[in-house]
Amino acid sequence: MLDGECNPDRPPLPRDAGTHRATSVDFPVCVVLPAGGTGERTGLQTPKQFWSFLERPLISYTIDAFERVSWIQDVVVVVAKENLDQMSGIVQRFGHRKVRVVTGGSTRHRSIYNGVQALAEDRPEVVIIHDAVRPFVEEDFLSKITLAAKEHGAAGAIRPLVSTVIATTSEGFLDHSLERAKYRASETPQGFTYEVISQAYQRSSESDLEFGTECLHLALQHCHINAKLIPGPPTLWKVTYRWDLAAAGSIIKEPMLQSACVVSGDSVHAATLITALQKALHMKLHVVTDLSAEKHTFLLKEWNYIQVSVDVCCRSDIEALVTQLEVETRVLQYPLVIIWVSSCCRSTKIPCRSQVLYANCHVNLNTLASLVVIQNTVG
Ligand SMILES: Nc1ccn([C@@H]2O[C@H](COP(=O)(O)OP(=O)(O)OP(=O)(O)O)[C@@H](O)[C@H]2O)c(=O)n1
Ligand SMILES: O=C(CO)[C@H](O)[C@H](O)COP(=O)(O)O
Repeated sequence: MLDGECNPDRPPLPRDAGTHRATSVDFPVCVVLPAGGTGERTGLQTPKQFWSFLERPLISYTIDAFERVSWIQDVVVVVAKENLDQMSGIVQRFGHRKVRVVTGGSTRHRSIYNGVQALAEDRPEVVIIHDAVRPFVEEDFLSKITLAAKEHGAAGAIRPLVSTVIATTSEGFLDHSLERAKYRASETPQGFTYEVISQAYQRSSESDLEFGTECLHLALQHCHINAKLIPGPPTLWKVTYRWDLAAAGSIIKEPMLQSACVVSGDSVHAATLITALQKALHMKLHVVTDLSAEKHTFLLKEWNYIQVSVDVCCRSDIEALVTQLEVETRVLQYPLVIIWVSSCCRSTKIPCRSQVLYANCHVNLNTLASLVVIQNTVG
């Protein structure tokens, strides 16, 4: 038997008694994102993973959550055959760098198995499995799952149950109910050593692959690995019904409504204007004189920019800002709002890829990916 291989006939060795526990991920980690479902429970034609928020599909937000994590190498996205072209288009359009797209199967388990097989050459130390329709997973929690998976062979996120689980008779009466405090809901992310997850799937029966809903169970059943369970945050919840899509949309927009970067230039008049803006806008304003000097701080984290042009009555300020934003790939991935506050500019077309939705209108920060021009505000 190879080192690290799981023996189905032998219980796992007790682990970690007095051993050093790692606190950072310094070994190869890859991800499988099952995205091959039809989203039947939403009642919509479009599978939920392709539902767009601010002109970007949900799956792209989930991919981004993993691409941001420096220690994650590859992300295998598993989609139904009929969505392969659409998914490749998304990868290209949103500049996803770590993604490989593979064909899914008729059940979630079959799709995940295909994803795991696609990693056969890489053989990463740990494979993270995460439903593509849980877009709000964060690095901190991924790192807990990954380290626990390396240490224990398997690990998974759990949440308290919101309803009591009951068993029914075939006639539709109560048979018995479970003691809620003893049970947890199993969610993703889940992590496994490559050996455990690949062997668990190889040993799975057709019935496991057809009817099973739990990868941690396959690791227990076929590799005798008792997964470490880690309580996760409520944001791990899975988009399942139509109203979950609305909730996901508002979570995506929330941080975009909280702050803005004000590019003031050197004009003394700008200060008065910014004080007025500060009172009018219920958001945190970060004021900089020149965005290029602050590139790394603001270009990577802001969605809203306010360009103040007081002394110069031409559009070069706004063109410079748009150019700075466009050189960042991030601009392609996130919708941005640019508000141009100018003392004397005329309504004008700005040559940029950002969608210009409104000109000469009031500030509307709920309307994203827009350029708002406010004229004759000062002077
Ligand atoms: N054959 C399948 C079925 C599901 N999934 C994926 O598994 C995840 C969780 O499954 P679920 O919420 O059940 O998604 P759907 O099967 O699409 O939803 P529904 O059951 O409502 O049809 C989703 O990202 C889904 O795309 C998959 O990769 N392949
Ligand atoms: O979190 C999970 C635990 O493995 C899965 O998301 C869950 O089992 C998927 O369930 P379903 O396909 O029934 O929606």
